Amino acid sequence: MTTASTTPNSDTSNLHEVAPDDPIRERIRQAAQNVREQTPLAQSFTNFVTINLVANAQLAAGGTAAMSFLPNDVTSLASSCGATYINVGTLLPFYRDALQEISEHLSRHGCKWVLDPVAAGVGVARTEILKGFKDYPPTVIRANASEALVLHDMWQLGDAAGTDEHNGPAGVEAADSVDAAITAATDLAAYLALHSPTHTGAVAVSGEVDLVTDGRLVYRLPGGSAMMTKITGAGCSLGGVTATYLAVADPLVASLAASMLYNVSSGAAERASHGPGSFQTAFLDALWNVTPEEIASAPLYLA
Ligand SMILES: Nc1ncnc2c1ncn2[C@@H]1O[C@H](COP(=O)(O)OP(=O)(O)O)[C@@H](O)[C@H]1O
Ligand SMILES: Cc1ncsc1CCOP(=O)(O)O
Ligand SMILES: [Mg+2]
Repeated sequence: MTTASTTPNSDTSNLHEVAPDDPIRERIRQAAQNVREQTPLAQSFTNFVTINLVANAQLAAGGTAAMSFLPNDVTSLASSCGATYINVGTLLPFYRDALQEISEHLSRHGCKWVLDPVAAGVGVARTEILKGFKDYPPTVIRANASEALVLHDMWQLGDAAGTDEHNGPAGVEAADSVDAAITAATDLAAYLALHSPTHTGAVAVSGEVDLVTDGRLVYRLPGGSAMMTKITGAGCSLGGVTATYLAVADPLVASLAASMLYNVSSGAAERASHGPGSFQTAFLDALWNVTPEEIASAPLYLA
């Protein structure tokens, strides 16, 4: 039993629990079942720290994986795979041109993709890459609260651009609460709904109580395990699994289903482990074993 720091019962008193028979829960269940039955491919251009966990989490969730840093690889697969995942956690000099080419291709060909803006705000190269995505934006942004706030500033989506109160950038970890990023997430999702390759969008902000929004509805997802902050790649792999779900579902349902899968699985892993090493192993096993029904019935609230 891992006791690093179990997640306290988060305050959901001012939220409205989504009923068991709410249609959104059936859409989430169906998406999880479709992933298990269809084994969709979500390709990834992602960082070399967590690339293995991203691929293994996608397979454990029921999908399949293909990782590449070569623009021609990614663009040639873009229309035939279910979705593409781009994560900027580690950068090399050629990435700026490569990601510009890839994001333009995805946009022009109506291809669904997920962005994890890891360490947003750190470094000139990462800032140029993330600013460049505003013109060719993703379908889903999966980030922690500080990354969402910094990206919101970068894309100048605020009323008074560049004035978000935040503590980022803070490397790859969050230095802000999810609550501080509600407006930023909603603005970003509304922007994606207008400008993404499919003119639909969602933003998932992870933390103690996750947030998922399509720019109109704001969902909150308590639960899971704080042990997820003690393994590297929890957020990165959530982005990859979100792309797996995006292959079979709309952005909002894909983001909800992946985050709920992670909360159910990490809770189970915490109960079955005794430290970060066994936690990561137990987490992958839980991703494999959790059922579509368990995912769809996970704690889900409307703000
Ligand atoms: N304090 C926490 N309690 C429960 N789950 C958490 C907590 N912090 C993060 N998580 C979960 O860990 C996963 C990764 O989130 P996070 O650590 O915020 O991403 P990142 O690694 O990109 O910073 C998500 O599924 C999120 O719900
Ligand atoms: C440690 C580190 N450094 C560059 S990318 C990376 C992994 C970040 O993974 P996550 O955002 O899932 O914690
Ligand atoms: Mg991250």
